[in-house]
Amino acid sequence: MKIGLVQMKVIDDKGKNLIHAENLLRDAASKGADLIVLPEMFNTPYDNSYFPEYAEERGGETYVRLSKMAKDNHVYLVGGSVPRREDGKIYNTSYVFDRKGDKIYEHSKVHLFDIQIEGGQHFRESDILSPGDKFGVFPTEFGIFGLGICFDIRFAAEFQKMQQEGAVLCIVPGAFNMTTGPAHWELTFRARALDNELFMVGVSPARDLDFSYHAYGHSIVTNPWGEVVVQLGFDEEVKIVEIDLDMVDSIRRQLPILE
Ligand SMILES: NC(=O)CCC(=O)C(=O)O
Repeated sequence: MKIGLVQMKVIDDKGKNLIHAENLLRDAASKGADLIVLPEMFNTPYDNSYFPEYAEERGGETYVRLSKMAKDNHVYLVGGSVPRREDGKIYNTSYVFDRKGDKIYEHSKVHLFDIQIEGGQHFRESDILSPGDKFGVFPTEFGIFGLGICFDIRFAAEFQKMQQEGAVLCIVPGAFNMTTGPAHWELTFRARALDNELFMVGVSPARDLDFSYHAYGHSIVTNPWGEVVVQLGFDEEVKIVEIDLDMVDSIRRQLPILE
C-alpha cells in the first residue's frame, strides 16, 4: 500500500489553500498513492483568530472539493482537518473519503490543544473550539484504520481502543510546534506504533514563519516495531511511502503482547 503525505504550506486564503491541496494531491496520486493525507487545519492558518471565519458546515465548499479530489484521483483521502460549524459551535474535524468520493468516516478532535509551556508554546483551542466526543475506526480495502487529530495522540488509551477495534494503521493529521515538536512528535508516533503494534501516519503543515504558530512539520510514518519509516523536514513536500501491512500480523505473532 502506498501512502501520500502532503506536507503543504497553508496561507491566509481558503480558496488558494484548496487549489494548492488539489494540485499536491494530484501529484501524489500520479505517483501511485492509494491513501493521501492532508495536514491538520489545511484550509486555514492554525490560529484561533481565523477559525470562525474559515469554519464551514459539513457539506460545505471544502467538503465538496475534498470529495471530488478523492473521486477524480481514485484515492482514499484523509482530508487533514478543517474548522467545522454546527449548532453555533466550531469543531476541529477530519473527513475521510473513499475512492468514489463517498465520505466513509469523520472524527472531531476530542482532546483540545490547551497548553502553557513555560518559556515556550502557549495555545488554548478551547477558547474557540468545542471537543468531539468519541474515537472510532473505519474499514478500507487494506484493513481497518483509526483516526485522531494532533493532541489526541498524547492519549494512549484512545489508540489502544482503536487497536482493540481492529486498527492496523492510525492516521493523525497534526500541527505540533517548535517547543513540543522536537521533544515529542517522533516519540509519540513511535510509542503509539510500538504500544499497539500497528502503523502510525502523521501529516503536518509545512513550517511558515510568517504566521503566529510555527508548525514543526516532520510528517512521519512509524511501523509496528516502533521504527521511523520516513520523516520529512520543515519544508513543503509531497512524499510517497510504501508500507507492507502484513508486518502488523508478523510483529503481533512474534511479540504477542496484545493477546
Ligand atoms: N495542534 C495540536 O493539537 C498541537 C499539539 C501539540 O503541539 C502537542 O504538543 O501535543
